[in-house]
Amino acid sequence: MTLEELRKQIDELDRQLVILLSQRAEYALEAGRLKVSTSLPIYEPVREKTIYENVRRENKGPLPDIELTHIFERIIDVMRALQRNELASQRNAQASAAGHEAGAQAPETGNRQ
Ligand SMILES: O=C(O)C(=O)C[C@]1(C(=O)O)C=C[C@@H](O)C=C1
Repeated sequence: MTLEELRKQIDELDRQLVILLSQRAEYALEAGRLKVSTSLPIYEPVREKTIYENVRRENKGPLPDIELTHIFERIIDVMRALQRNELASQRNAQASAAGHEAGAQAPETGNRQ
């Protein structure tokens, strides 16, 4: 393949990755809502460990396991931040509606619990 053809393939895969990551984020948001409504914690390290094991099992190269795991760690960090930002927004809206501004919190930026 020429460089131009290779870049077209990369662009197409990037497009698909954006679609897949957006779908993943929708499911993570839904999981976050479910966990809040059932009083479960947002951060679930055992589940995350299972995901990293799944990723390594599927890995056929050429990416080293450790690098692929780092990519997924970053993805899940972002998912958690998304879940917590939604939660914080909901709490702010509830606090405003109830007239309790003191209960308002700034959205988080991605730290673990
Ligand atoms: O599976 C969950 O419980 C989720 O909330 C989803 C998810 C993920 O993005 O895969 C996000 C945060 C948790 O720590 C574990 C996994």
